[in-house]
Amino acid sequence: MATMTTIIESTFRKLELRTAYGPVYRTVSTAPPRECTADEVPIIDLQGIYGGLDDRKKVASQIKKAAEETGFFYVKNHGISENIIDAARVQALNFFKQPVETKELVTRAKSKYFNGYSPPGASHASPSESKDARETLGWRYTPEYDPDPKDLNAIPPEVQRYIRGEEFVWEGTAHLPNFKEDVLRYWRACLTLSRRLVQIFALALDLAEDYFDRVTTYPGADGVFNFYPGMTPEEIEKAEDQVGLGSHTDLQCFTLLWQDMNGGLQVLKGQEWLKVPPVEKTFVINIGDYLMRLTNDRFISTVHRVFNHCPNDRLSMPFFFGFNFNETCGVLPTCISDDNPAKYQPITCGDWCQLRFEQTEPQY
Ligand SMILES: O=C(O)CCC(=O)C(=O)O
Ligand SMILES: [Fe+2]
Repeated sequence: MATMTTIIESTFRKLELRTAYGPVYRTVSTAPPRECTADEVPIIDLQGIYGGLDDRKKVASQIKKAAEETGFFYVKNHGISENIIDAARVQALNFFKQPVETKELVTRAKSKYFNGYSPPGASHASPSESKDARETLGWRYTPEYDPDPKDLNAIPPEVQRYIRGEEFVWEGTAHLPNFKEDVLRYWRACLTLSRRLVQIFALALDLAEDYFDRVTTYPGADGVFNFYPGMTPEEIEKAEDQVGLGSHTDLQCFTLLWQDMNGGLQVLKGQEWLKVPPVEKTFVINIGDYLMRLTNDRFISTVHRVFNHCPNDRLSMPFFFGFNFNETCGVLPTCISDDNPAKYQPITCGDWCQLRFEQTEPQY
């Protein structure tokens, strides 16, 4: 009698990723993503960062482990109130549901520094995947709105040269009641949390807790709303490899990501895609390329992407945190040794981001 053998073959494909210094390639599985485990993407309780030094160190050691292993983790008890998040969420939806001409009032074409609105299909995160189906609104750091108040007449000229926020974003949305207030309240809360977290990251890297304070006075602090339109059953049928946002790594030190309850975020672990599903009352945090570089690759900036092949619209609200764009930073002293010399030259976070933005962002 003939025996039947089932051969389960994994197939792989080549993925092109953009980096500041040009494309890199990864071989990845084409198998459907599997669920992540609680070890791979742990939920870290941030309550301890508001406690004593021992508590802060405990959180730091959990963050260190997650940053070295997957580069992605959830945080709960993060201190950002549900009201603040929900008001921003509602305003984001108010913005995206406007007619396209109204959204174009803040078109990215008006921007010198990649602020504003870009429509579905305008960005193309990975050249080896489809264009991105998401539409997006972004705004960047402005000292005037910093929760840590600034004397606007005393901003050092070298800092001023690297300020990337632009007022047209708020002018062109002024017709939406409380839009600016609600959005900036969320952005400020994210910035305040990030400044606390960067101290915990310093502990995690065996540095003094205030080590990064000096380079986060006028930090990279990019707020973004991503809207992934839902699809009809016919569209889903034909969607194939249509990405919501193609495979990429984030640019700066770390990202706080709020995602709605739809799901769709995938993270690359080795050659395998993992689903990182929404968990109520959490943010996802992931490491960005600049911090990976500064840690001599100890902390990992992990490739991720989004699919939204479903009838529901999906919304996410990432906040990208980095160092003052004018500060030149090299590999951290605790991440080098005689056996492990610095692999990278110093660069400013601002120049680093600019190199990547020029390749990724839509050119009008
Ligand atoms: O929408 C998401 O869940 C992820 C967004 C993201 O990765 C990004 O904007 O860089
Ligand atoms: Fe991202």
